[in-house]
Amino acid sequence: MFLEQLTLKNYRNYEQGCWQFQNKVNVILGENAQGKTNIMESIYVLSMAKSHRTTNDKDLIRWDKDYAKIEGKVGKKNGPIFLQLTVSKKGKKAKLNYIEQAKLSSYVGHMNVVMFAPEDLNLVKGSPQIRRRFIDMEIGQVSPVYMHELGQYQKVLQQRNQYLKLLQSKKQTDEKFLDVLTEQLVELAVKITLKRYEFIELLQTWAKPIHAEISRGHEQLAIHYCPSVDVLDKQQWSRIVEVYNDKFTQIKTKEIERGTTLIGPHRDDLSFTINGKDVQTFGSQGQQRTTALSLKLAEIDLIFSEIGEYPILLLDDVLSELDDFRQTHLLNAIQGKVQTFVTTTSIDGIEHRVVRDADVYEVVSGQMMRR
Ligand SMILES: Nc1ncnc2c1ncn2[C@@H]1O[C@H](COP(=O)(O)OP(=O)(O)OP(=O)(O)O)[C@@H](O)[C@H]1O
Repeated sequence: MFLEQLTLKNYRNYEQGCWQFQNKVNVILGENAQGKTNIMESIYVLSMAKSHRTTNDKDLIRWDKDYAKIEGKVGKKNGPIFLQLTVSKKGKKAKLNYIEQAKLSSYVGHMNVVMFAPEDLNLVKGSPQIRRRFIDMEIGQVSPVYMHELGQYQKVLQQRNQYLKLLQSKKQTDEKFLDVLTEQLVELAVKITLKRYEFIELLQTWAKPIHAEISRGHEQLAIHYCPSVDVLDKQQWSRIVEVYNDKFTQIKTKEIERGTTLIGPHRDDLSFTINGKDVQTFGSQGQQRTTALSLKLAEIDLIFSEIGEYPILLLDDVLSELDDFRQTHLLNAIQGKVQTFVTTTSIDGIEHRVVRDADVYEVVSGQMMRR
């Protein structure tokens, strides 16, 4: 699939703009703070109905305006689709093929994007939060239902934490309501945990050969899902509800003392090993970069295998962070099949082959023009 047309109105520093793109590499060039990332973000928001860099939707609205609108025409195998997302102070409105969708989950998932941004280079050594965000974003691309369940989980979690605080301060003493919230939380936690298990296993099958190739056959990558409860093998999956319930019973007093939920998908993590050694502890910077790149390329293949079309790749400020060898590898993997948007402050840092075949756009203070 590819983004044929993008229209922005009152989006961040863009008052308005409309661009046609081809199914190839599009380089977005500009100095700092001109609006390159804003374009990438708008494409991401058009796809996911939320930003990758803010949880506050109002940030997307141009400062002196009441609403922001993003529209896109997406070329797909079975004909084009039209997406429109409006963000206002009252909330979000999403239209698919001009029809307003009552639920965002029926809007998300029609245009798939894979975003590779500088924070992804920190995936291995950064905080667990970065890795959780990574899993959620990637699963969300192939499963809108997952995003919905995750949203519900976060709501129940927030409610449970508030109630734990009341119990902690003894403003409440009724523990029965806590049990009700725990039951709701476990139901959602189980769905999310199992989905993460399955996804990581699948992602690994794609990432392993890619990583081996980029490391010229020297390195074997493995991804390990580390949930906050021990359900280490598939045989235990049927017991997962029991495992969560037992653990919550064990830690109830501690949770009330601390006034917060101590286990669940919001405490999960991922770890990576290369040739059996933990990359977080022993990996070089190059190995971390190769790992991040392998995972992103694996995601592209995975989406293709799940939905039969390649996603759109967004490389925000990250291509020039990769050395020539890794850039070439990336290029070979996407060439001719994946529409790609690349932002950069300078063409010099990008492999000449990318630039030669690309359409180049220049961004200057909220205006983007084809060069
Ligand atoms: N809601 C908003 N309304 C108006 N302008 C905004 C809004 N949010 C951000 N901006 C402006 O957008 C610009 C930043 O754009 P962006 O993050 O896309 O920069 P960039 O070109 O990617 O820069 P860099 O190369 O430094 O990453 C800044 O000038 C900022 O003031």
